[in-house]
Amino acid sequence: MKFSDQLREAVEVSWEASFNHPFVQGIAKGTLPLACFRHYLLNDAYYLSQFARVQALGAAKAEDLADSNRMAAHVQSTYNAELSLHEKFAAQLGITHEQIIAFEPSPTAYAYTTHMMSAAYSGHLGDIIAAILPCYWLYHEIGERLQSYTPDEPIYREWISAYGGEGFRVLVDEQIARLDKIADQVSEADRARMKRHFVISSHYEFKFWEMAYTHEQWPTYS
Ligand SMILES: Cc1ncc(C[n+]2csc(CCO)c2C)c(N)n1
Repeated sequence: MKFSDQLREAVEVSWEASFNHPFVQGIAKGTLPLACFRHYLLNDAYYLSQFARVQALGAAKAEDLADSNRMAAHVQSTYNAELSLHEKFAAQLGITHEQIIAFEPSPTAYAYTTHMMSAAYSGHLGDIIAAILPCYWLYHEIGERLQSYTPDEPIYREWISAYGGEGFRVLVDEQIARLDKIADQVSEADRARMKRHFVISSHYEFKFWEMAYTHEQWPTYS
């Protein structure tokens, strides 16, 4: 069985819970309050800025120059595709660039990005891809499963079509193939650590919906 298939099997329950989360279902049906999506977007802008840096560490750590080149290209696609989508949504929701810059990430967004950064700084390219792959793969599966929904809210319709499309599928498949190639070349201990990164990122993906849905904040002690 391919390493990526083993990983996919390990997160079946967690990914199904993400799919059924009221945030995701609320996007599909158009019933998600925009205030929840706003909290998601502000945290996601922070998340993506860290995600791009993790991808860049992948480019720096790749042993093969072709992988280095592709990881650098993925940094650009995060900047061009993900962040430009965000800018458009932010404008529609009246969020300014200054608000995005000044925003302090909620505990889950901070913890998730810190997990990816830790895997990236301490590991090799295989650790990095294992930690970032759930973002690509889970979002694509969710996008595909939501394709038949046409919520009244245009922002949610655009969110669905961004992740369900064929163009995105190519990027997901490319990272899966890269992970499988590296998994064949490393030790059993490395593979176990990579699997742990993947599983933990999948838990954080679930917690990210929960964070947005509940407007998670740091404690104020008052
Ligand atoms: C919490 C969170 N997880 C995943 C994504 C989706 N995503 C982020 S970067 C990337 C790959 C490069 O385009 C993808 C698919 C998101 N936006 N927010």
